[in-house]
Amino acid sequence: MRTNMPFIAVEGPIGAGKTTLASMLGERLRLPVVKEIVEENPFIDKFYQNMDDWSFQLEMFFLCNRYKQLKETVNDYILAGKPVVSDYHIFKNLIFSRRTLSGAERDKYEQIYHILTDDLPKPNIIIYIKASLETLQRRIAKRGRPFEQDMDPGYLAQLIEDYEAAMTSLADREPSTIIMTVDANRVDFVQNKNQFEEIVSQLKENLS
Ligand SMILES: Nc1ncnc2c1ncn2[C@@H]1O[C@H](COP(=O)(O)OP(=O)(O)OP(=O)(O)O)[C@@H](O)[C@H]1O
Ligand SMILES: Nc1nc(=O)c2ncn([C@H]3C[C@H](O)[C@@H](CO)O3)c2[nH]1
Repeated sequence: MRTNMPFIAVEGPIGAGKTTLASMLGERLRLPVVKEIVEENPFIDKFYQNMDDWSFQLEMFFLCNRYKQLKETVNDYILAGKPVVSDYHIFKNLIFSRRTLSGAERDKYEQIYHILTDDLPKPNIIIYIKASLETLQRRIAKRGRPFEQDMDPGYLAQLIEDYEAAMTSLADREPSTIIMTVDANRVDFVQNKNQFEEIVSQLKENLS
């Protein structure tokens, strides 16, 4: 299903600043913000301790929750003619699961992903925050979620590459989706008001 209603998603690897930027944009542009709920996830702690044992449960949990939230977002905002900003795009399920699942489990997961999501509207503007491994590690440490503190740097580095590849492939597959890239190593939308306002102006141009 295609929609012209602005449906903005902020994306990027772990700790890039998605929730921070989505919240700032929501406040600045008076848009509702849809945020992923992380603290109530019963598998995330176990997953970081033992990825082999817990990946399937974790990925399915994320998928089911995001599917429910996407349906609500579409009904409450997109079909009701209201623009909205979300701190994720549901396609992140495929980015993570391609890294954490393999074989038959991955095939099954991807089939379920497509059955659940193919007929739903997706974000038509993506703000992609890219950042170096060092920047992500600094932000993850600053935020201090206990389960993320021993994260394998190799996993995070791989996700940075996976996000780059996924964005390139999405741009090819969906040329009508606008992708705005924010390089978090050069742009500090928290400390630097002018740099934040540049993102706002660019977004407004894309909204008009
Ligand atoms: N531009 C910035 N400068 C400094 N710190 C920042 C900046 N942006 C975000 N942060 C901090 O980095 C941490 C991670 O930010 P945030 O929670 O927004 O990331 P996220 O991408 O939503 O994370 P996740 O992938 O876990 O959902 C937070 O402590 C936040 O305050
Ligand atoms: N494996 C896996 N699959 C996902 O779809 C996914 N989405 C987010 N995360 C991790 C990143 C943060 O630690 C924390 C909060 O974003 O959860 C995920 N992990």
